[in-house]
Amino acid sequence: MNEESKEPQAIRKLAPGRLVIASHNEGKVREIRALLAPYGIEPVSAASLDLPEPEETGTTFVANAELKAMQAADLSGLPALADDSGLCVEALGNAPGIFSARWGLPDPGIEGIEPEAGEGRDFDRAMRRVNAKLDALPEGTSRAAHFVCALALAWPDGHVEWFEGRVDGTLIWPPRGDKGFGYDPMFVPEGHGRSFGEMAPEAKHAMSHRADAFAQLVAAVF
Ligand SMILES: O=P(O)(O)OP(=O)(O)OP(=O)(O)OC[C@H]1O[C@@H](n2cnc3c(O)ncnc32)[C@H](O)[C@@H]1O
Ligand SMILES: [Mg+2]
Repeated sequence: MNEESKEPQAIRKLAPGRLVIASHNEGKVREIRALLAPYGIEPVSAASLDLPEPEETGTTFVANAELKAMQAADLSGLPALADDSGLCVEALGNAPGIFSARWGLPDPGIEGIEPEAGEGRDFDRAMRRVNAKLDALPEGTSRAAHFVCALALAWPDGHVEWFEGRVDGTLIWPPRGDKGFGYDPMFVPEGHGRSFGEMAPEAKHAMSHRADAFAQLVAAVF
């Protein structure tokens, strides 16, 4: 969290319809809308403004979130909120990490991941790949994992502030539940019995990496 984030101007600028969610992931956009609703903010999505999906060339979650938010703010002339997130599996050296979306592609172009036939991102495939990597390790290897969410809020004048949240848990197999998105069905947060895929949105929001980052954003900006 940076210091300039408390400028009163920031609060006034975040009016309904004056914030762009710089994401093309419907699951994320749905969650961010729900997290913003209590503050009377009704954002517009990048898709509704026909904004392009930038190439994520950063080497950290924060760098990628910043890059997505800055591009959207620049193109729309509005403040923009981006989310870069992912699943980090401790026994896999924190992979897939910033490449979490790419692990769902037929050919992610990542060493050690076999290309497959097919098209588009598929998180059944991504989850299967994560599980196969874990299964290839010695029996008893830890299935500990965490989700990270970096949020970047960029203003049209080029000022950016960022926040990072995390939730720890364990990976299960087979996946359970059809709620949420991405890797949710295989992630059981610490201290709970249900996977994120089995939880209602309010339950996930009470503990998720996105909610954690969001709480920091709210404390700084609202
Ligand atoms: O970049 P944008 O357009 O926002 O959409 P994206 O899906 O490409 O998003 P990322 O680049 O941040 O990739 C993050 C991936 O990590 C996964 N992920 C992130 N948050 C998640 C969550 O809360 N539950 C399950 N999976 C999540 C999900 O599969 C995402 O595709
Ligand atoms: Mg992305």
